[in-house]
Amino acid sequence: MSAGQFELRWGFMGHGAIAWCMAKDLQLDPATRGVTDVKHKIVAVASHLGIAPAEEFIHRIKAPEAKAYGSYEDLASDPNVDVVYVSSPHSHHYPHVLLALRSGKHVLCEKPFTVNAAQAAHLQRVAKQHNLFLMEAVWTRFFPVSIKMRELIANGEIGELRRVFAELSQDFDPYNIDPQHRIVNPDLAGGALLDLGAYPLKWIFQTVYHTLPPSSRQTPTVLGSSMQKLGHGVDVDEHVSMMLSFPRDTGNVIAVANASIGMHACTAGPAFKLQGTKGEITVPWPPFRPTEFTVHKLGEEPKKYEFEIPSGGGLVQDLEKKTFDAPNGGMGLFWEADEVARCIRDGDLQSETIPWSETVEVLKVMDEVRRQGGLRYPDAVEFVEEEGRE
Ligand SMILES: NC(=O)C1=CN([C@@H]2O[C@H](COP(=O)(O)OP(=O)(O)OC[C@H]3O[C@@H](n4cnc5c(N)ncnc54)[C@H](OP(=O)(O)O)[C@@H]3O)[C@@H](O)[C@H]2O)C=CC1
Ligand SMILES: O=C1OC[C@@H](O)[C@H](O)[C@H]1O
Repeated sequence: MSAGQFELRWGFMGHGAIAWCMAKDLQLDPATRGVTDVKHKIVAVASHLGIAPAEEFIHRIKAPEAKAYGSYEDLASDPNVDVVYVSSPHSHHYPHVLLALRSGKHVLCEKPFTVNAAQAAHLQRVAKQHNLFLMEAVWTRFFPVSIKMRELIANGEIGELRRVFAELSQDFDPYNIDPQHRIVNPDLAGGALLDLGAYPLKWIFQTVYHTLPPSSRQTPTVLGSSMQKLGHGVDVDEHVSMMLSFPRDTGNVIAVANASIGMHACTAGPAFKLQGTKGEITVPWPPFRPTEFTVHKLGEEPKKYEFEIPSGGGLVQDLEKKTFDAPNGGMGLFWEADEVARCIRDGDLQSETIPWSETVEVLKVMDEVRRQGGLRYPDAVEFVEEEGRE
């Protein structure tokens, strides 16, 4: 460990598909990505089903020094844990983050941060009251691709922004998958919008909204949307399409976003396309783990920007479990983990790269699209505590 290297001690609430990828990334030597100021250690893992699944996960990630807990409450009271990584199903982010914050832990919580905007705003107030760091795990935003693209857009590389198209669709075989699976289960806040729609929306926000100075960022309008529900009595959305309008000084930018859990849209054409008055930017699939983008200008050769994922193993899809992994290296989740470590080290409550206000803005869009589509989750899932408890 370099002199002065800050070590962040992680506890895991959730040990599923993405927790596995995060665990492997946290265990990579930060020097492999040129990082020497922060490092990570997994010190605890909990299962809400008892201690055995947590022990099994610890064994699988080869972290024998980590402590296994049979309840999230026990993990939250472990004094060795600095930050809790919440990767439970969407429905449970709100109560699990609340538990962690009220136990005095900093939190990184998977996307979508919560089920609705009111839950997110409440968690942010609690974090502020307890002086704790809190961030939605929008890992893509910390990729070199995203950082470079935001810089080019802000410097006017493609002129004034006009239109943007973004999508993420993956076939989860929703009519045959186990109805308890988080992707289709309304009790776990499943469906296309919250799970996959988070990505097109986050891409649109990071390029059209986040490239403006904070004081110039304005709430978009949902011009229209369409939701197609699963047709066998399960009330979650299989496909969702949205059209938004983002006000900018140079005129409104129209954004079109699509997501589906019932079809693949992987290789044909870009997953993201941003059009400006001087050119376009495209990103190929997979938009959640981007390694390149291309700037196209009329009359010029396209210019491709490529960025390797250091120690990154090639992306592999497990067709049965319908998950992705980079079995021989890192996924790229380590960049957001480094950001969490630096913010906590520096006493920041939020990251400028994915600030609280933006998490809420995206959820407000999702709330409106669900209102238009008539998708409300069970009351227990939409629940927000009344103010005044802290
Ligand atoms: N950033 C990314 O690229 C990705 C992010 N995600 C996000 O991560 C989160 C988890 O996804 P994923 O890892 O695929 O999910 P999994 O279903 O694989 O894992 C979910 C975990 O949540 C825990 N859990 C806690 N409470 C419950 C409950 N009531 N019902 C079911 N499980 C529960 C489970 O462990 P236990 O029951 O033992 O406590 C399990 O380990 C979601 O928010 C998803 O959107 C997912 C995939 C990729
Ligand atoms: O966050 C995600 O990104 C990758 C997808 O495969 C996964 O289903 C989703 O939850």
